[in-house]
Amino acid sequence: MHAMTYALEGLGTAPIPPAVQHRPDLAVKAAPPVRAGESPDAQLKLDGVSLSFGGVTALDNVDLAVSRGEIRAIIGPNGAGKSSLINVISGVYRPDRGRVLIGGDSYAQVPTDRLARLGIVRTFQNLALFKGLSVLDNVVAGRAYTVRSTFLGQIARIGTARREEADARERARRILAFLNLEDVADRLAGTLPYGLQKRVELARALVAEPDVLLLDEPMAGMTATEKKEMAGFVRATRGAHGTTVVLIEHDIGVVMELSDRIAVLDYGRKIADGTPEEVRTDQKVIDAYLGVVPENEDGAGI
Ligand SMILES: Nc1ncnc2c1ncn2[C@@H]1O[C@H](COP(=O)(O)OP(=O)(O)OP(=O)(O)O)[C@@H](O)[C@H]1O
Repeated sequence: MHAMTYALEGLGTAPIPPAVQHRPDLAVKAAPPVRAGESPDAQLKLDGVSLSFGGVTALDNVDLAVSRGEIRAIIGPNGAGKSSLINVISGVYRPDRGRVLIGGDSYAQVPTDRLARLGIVRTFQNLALFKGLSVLDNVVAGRAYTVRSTFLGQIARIGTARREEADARERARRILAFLNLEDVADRLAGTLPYGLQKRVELARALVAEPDVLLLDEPMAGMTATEKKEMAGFVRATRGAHGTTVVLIEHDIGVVMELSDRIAVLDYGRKIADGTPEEVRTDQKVIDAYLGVVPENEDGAGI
C-alpha cells in the first residue's frame, strides 16, 4: 500500500469518544442550526488570496469558503502555508492579492483590533497564558476584548465596569464548567499539566463567545488521550454554541475524525478541499505527503 494512504487510513480510523456530554444548561447562547458542508452563505471566505515573503510564495490564489457551524481543518506538509492562512484570516498579514469576507463584509486586511467584535477569536500554537494568574482570571481576561468599557470609560462609568466585570466572571465560570475545569479554577495556570493549560486556552477563547474559532495546532504536544479529550471539547463547543471552527492540526488521525471538511495546502496552493473521505483518497494529497514521516498518536514521528 502507498505510504501516505497507509498513514491516512491507519491514523484516521480510531474513533474519538466524546469527552463531554452535551450540557444545554451551560450554553452561553442559543446554538444556530449546524449546517456542515457546502453552503451558499459561507460565514468566512477567502477569495483569491495570495501572499509572498520576498521570493517565497506562502499562499497562491487560495479560495476557501467556511460554512456556519462547520469544523474545517487546514492541513498540509511543513511550509505549505497553513500558518500564513490563519494569519491572513486574523489580520496579522495583509495579502498581496485577494480579499477576506467575514459575514457580508469584505476586507483587504482584516482589522486585528476589531477581530473579536467581528466574531473571530484565535488561539496560538504556543501557550500564551498568564502563568502567574489563576485559571479563572486567565479566562476572564479573554472577555476583555469584548466588553464595552474603555479605560477612561471605566473611570467615568465605574458602575458599568463593575457590572461587566461581574458578568465576565459569571461567563468564565460557566465556560470552565463546560470544559470540566471547575476544579482547577483557582489554581495558578502555570502549575497545570500541559494538556489542561491548552484546555484553559480554549476556555479563554470561548468566553468571548466567538462565531468563528481559529485554532492553531490545538493538540500540539499532547498525548493521545489529551488529543481525544480536546477533540471532544471542540465538537461539544460546536454542538452547544454552533461555533464555526477552523483549525490547523498536524495529527492527521485527529483531523480526519473531527472535521466536516478538510482543505489541503501544498506550496501555498489549495490542492484539495472536501470531506475526510474525499481527501483521504485524493491522489494529489497522497503525493503531497509522499516522503513525509507521519506522526503517530503521541505526536512523535514513526
Ligand atoms: N514571516 C515570514 N518571513 C519569511 N517567510 C515566511 C514567513 N512566514 C512564512 N514564511 C514562508 O512561507 C511559507 C509558508 O509558511 P507557513 O508558516 O505559512 O507554512 P505552514 O504550513 O504553517 O508550515 P508549518 O507546518 O511548518 O508550520 C514557507 O516557505 C515559510 O518559510
